[in-house]
Amino acid sequence: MTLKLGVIGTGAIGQEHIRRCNNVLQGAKVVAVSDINVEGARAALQRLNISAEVYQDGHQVIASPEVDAILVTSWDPTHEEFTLAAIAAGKPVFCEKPLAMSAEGCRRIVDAEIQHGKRLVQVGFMRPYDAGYRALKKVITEGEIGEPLMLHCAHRNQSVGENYTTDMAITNTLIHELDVLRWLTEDDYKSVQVVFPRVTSKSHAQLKDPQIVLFETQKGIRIDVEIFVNCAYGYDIQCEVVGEEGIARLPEPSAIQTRKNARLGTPLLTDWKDRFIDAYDVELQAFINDVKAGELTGPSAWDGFAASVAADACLKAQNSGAIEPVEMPPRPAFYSK
Ligand SMILES: NC(=O)c1ccc[n+]([C@@H]2O[C@H](COP(=O)([O-])OP(=O)(O)OC[C@H]3O[C@@H](n4cnc5c(N)ncnc54)[C@H](O)[C@@H]3O)[C@@H](O)[C@H]2O)c1
Ligand SMILES: O[C@H]1[C@H](O)[C@@H](O)[C@H](O)[C@@H](O)[C@H]1O
Repeated sequence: MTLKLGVIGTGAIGQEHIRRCNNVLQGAKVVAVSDINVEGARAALQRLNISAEVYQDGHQVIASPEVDAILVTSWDPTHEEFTLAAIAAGKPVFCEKPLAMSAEGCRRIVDAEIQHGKRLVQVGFMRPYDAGYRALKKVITEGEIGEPLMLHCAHRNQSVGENYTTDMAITNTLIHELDVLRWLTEDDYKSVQVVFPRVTSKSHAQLKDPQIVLFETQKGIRIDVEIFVNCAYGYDIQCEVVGEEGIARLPEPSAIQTRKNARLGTPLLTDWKDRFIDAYDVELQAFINDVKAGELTGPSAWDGFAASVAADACLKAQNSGAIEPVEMPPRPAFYSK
């Protein structure tokens, strides 16, 4: 049976996911889409050479009897509303990060899912599906570098637009680390501080860029994450784990090395689409397979909530300059698997 998907939001990642669901992955097909820019949605489908129903409103996609499961790929502040509506309709939903704009919003989704009685939500945290992060986690869990003591990480984007603000460095960008570093260390955050270095001249008035976010975890691991979204030189994700017996680093994406004109050269990527292209394929194939098997196993609404609890503390720390506690409630039994 082919799983019939409805996609809400046909911008950059919406189009990427539509392309991969129809042309790369097995067992699913996009049958309906919506975007507030309806003409843009039609043009996107035409470019992709895919025919699907186009609706004005995401709620029409969710209500359509033709649609078995939903992908939410619209702007961040719309995620909570569409995810809650999908749960109310009893339809599985893959929601891009962040699950909601605050821990409170994520909690409403968690509560609705628990009330429904069965997992329906997968959050679009793709890094745990990335081969490099998986290899890094294996080295840690097999004890090759001993107990982790410190992590040094960087999340660098080449540039961002005028509508990207200082808080989005947390809710839209750091949110990936907030999830993947919990997964990697199997630990929870205890406290956080945000430090602002000198601002790059490539930023604009609404954005303090770069930022350094400093965490302590429950086990006492210290983590520093540099977020630098106008780094100019490329798209660069770094993660180094310092253990008691050695160091493990996230591998660089493979690239051809050249020797020419007395220079050694390796190209860098510039776009998240290419950096995590395989991870997106694996996460969405897992969603499709799990929906068909009747049991979701990917990043859960609870993972979305946990990342947002930490994000809320980071936002507070951005404003206060102080070390702020991260207060994570106990995991409900519903999410214990
Ligand atoms: N997992 C990842 O690595 C990753 C990568 C990129 C984007 N994202 C997330 O995906 C989402 C989309 O990002 P993007 O880069 O594609 O942005 P985008 O601006 O290119 O696309 C978003 C689209 O959503 C549409 N939209 C906004 N409100 C809507 C609504 N109420 N109903 C229907 N459509 C609506 C916009 O018109 C736009 O076409 C964001 O939440 C972002 O955080 C995740
Ligand atoms: O939506 C994108 C995406 O999540 C990328 O992975 C991240 O590097 C960007 O900062 C963010 O704006």
